[in-house]
Amino acid sequence: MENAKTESDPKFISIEGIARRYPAPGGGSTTIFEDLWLPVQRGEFVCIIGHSGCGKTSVLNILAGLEEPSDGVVVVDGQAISGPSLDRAVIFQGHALLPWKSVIGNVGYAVSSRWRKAGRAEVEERARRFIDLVGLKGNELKRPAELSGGMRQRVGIARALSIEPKILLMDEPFSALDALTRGTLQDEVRRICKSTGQTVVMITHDVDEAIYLADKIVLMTNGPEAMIAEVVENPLPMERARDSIHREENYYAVRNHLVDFLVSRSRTFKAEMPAGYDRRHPPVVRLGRPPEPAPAPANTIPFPVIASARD
Ligand SMILES: Nc1ncnc2c1ncn2[C@@H]1O[C@H](COP(=O)(O)OP(=O)(O)OP(=O)(O)O)[C@@H](O)[C@H]1O
Repeated sequence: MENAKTESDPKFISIEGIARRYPAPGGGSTTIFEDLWLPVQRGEFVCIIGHSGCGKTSVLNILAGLEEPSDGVVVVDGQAISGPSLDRAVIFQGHALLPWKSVIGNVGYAVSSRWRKAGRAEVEERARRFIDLVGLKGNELKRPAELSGGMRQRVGIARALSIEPKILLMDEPFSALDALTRGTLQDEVRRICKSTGQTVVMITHDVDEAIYLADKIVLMTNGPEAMIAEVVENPLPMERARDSIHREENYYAVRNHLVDFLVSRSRTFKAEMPAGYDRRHPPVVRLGRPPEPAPAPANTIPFPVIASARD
């Protein structure tokens, strides 16, 4: 029941020139976004940030195979996406659980859809393993109506992870939760994804959530005709803890960079496009100290280094 995971693959997911257009009310069409290009490495945790309406959910739905792009293609592990697949699990904001099934029934249903020949005991053992993993041990027989919102979201996470998807897709999965539950679930998702080498694409509006979870943060300009402005490499160490993350070197540099983008550059980016900007290779921003630092005052703020995605 295990999928073999192989070593580094810089284009495990390859978004190649996708566009999304809808018919406009008075005729013609509205372009939500156009010509998006993005590679995602195997095992990478990528967050997409942008203002409401720039097309983040549409991008995720295209990755899930739930929507077709108006143009372009997405290739996953060498194969173009042509529809939904159990290789790509989606966790939505709502929980989308089967209300008549118990926790173990919901997770087990996904497991048996994935491994149709698996016996009942094997399915149950696997379902229990993932229920434990998300901290729901003891709640196996409860139905969704008997669970809190946070617990339901845990079931959704257990269900998605139990099928060992090649990609985990998450659309603001924690936004409806209270701050305490959100923090705990972020910790668990990060721990599980990092320990299993899960490739993740997640949408969030929350800058702090992105900094805590992501390896890379994709910044989208405002729609219509949204584009990928840049890809920010998270400069924080892989080992990071939510309660001390603000003390990490570069934490404020990356946070300020993201907030500055959302507050102003997401609007002005197109008018002030950097020279040499290439949609096929959106700029990669590496926040860090200069390579040859002169002895700097103790409070020097790290500055962004912009590199090409081809580096
Ligand atoms: N079926 C549709 N027909 C017409 N327009 C649509 C359709 N679906 C989405 N849109 C439009 O496409 C745009 C992008 O929607 P999408 O949900 O992908 O954005 P988003 O960035 O995820 O927004 P939010 O952050 O608010 O969820 C919106 O302006 C929306 O109105």
